[in-house]
Amino acid sequence: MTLPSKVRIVEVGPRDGLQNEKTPVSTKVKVELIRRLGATGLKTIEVTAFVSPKWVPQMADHAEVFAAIEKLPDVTYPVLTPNMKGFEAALAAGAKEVAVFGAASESFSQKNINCSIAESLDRFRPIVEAAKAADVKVRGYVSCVLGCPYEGEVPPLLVADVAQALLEMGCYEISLGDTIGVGTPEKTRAMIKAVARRVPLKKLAGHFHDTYGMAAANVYAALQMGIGIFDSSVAGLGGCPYAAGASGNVATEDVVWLLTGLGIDTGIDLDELIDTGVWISKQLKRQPASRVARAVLAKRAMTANA
Ligand SMILES: CC(C)(COP(=O)([O-])OP(=O)([O-])OC[C@H]1O[C@@H](n2cnc3c(N)ncnc32)[C@H](O)[C@@H]1OP(=O)([O-])[O-])[C@@H](O)C(=O)NCCC(=O)NCCSC(=O)C[C@@](C)(O)CC(=O)[O-]
Repeated sequence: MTLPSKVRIVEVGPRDGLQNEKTPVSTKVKVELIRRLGATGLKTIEVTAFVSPKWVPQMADHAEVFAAIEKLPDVTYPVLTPNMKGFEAALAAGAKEVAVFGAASESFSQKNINCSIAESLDRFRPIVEAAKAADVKVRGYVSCVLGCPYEGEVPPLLVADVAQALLEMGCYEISLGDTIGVGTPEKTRAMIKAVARRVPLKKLAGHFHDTYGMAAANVYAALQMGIGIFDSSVAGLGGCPYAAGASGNVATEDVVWLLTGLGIDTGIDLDELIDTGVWISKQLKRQPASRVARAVLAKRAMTANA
């Protein structure tokens, strides 16, 4: 078993983490969250989604957020774009990287972006072409890679079909989303094995939600398969508005702890990250979902009281 020597973390807290919050989060808080995340050493921070405000009200301030964030020179700030309208708005805002998002389940595709899988791919192609012309990188997401909230089991071959289509149209990286967090390590391995026959492993990212507490185990299984890019969310924020019951992403703190334990340097300051998770959780009036954050906070409190 050879684990990748380098791992890139894609922080999705400001987008995936916040998109499902019922109470509006102010633009100011979003911008401050992104600034704090940048200070932890994270190099990729997905900051917002240029989606319809009727569909996802929490992301309605996408242009304001993108304009207001401090852009560190060595950090990439991708945004989601479901269609040309979103892409054009992202381009006008100055985005250098966008992400298109499809699914391996027809029902989820309909609920999430109001079209079939085939229609979504047809929608994404002109975005990728326009992005190429504008020197903008495009990432591709596939949702429901380990299960669908409406259809249940999703065959790995379907995941491979969509991932391959995204790669062939020009996405530089494909993120495999366990949208509802139902995956287990063996299922994760089987799915990655099927996809890796069509898409090079180095172009694949793992995106695991922690609904059933398996996200860190699935990250480890994916690492063992040779995947070296993982999406995660500070404090384990998140959930998809079109996947009832789906909880947050694997917490970035937990991924950093796992990788550090494996001797893989992430360049991320865990203490700063934990403080950022505590800060945003306070804004949302809750505790960080990260087990690592809770343990470190308890230890800090013990040391302070000793
Ligand atoms: C794709 C659409 C727009 C289709 O939605 P639609 O209703 O079919 O779109 P439409 O073209 O018919 O337009 C309807 C209205 O929306 C407007 N509109 C149209 N497009 C845009 C846009 N880009 N930005 C702003 N406004 C837009 C458009 O102008 C129009 O406004 P009206 O004339 O009624 O006033 C809609 O379904 C949508 O926005 N869906 C986004 C859903 C979403 O953001 N889901 C969460 C992200 S995916 C996810 O979380 C999974 C992931 C990536 O994390 C991985 C994983 O975990 O699996």
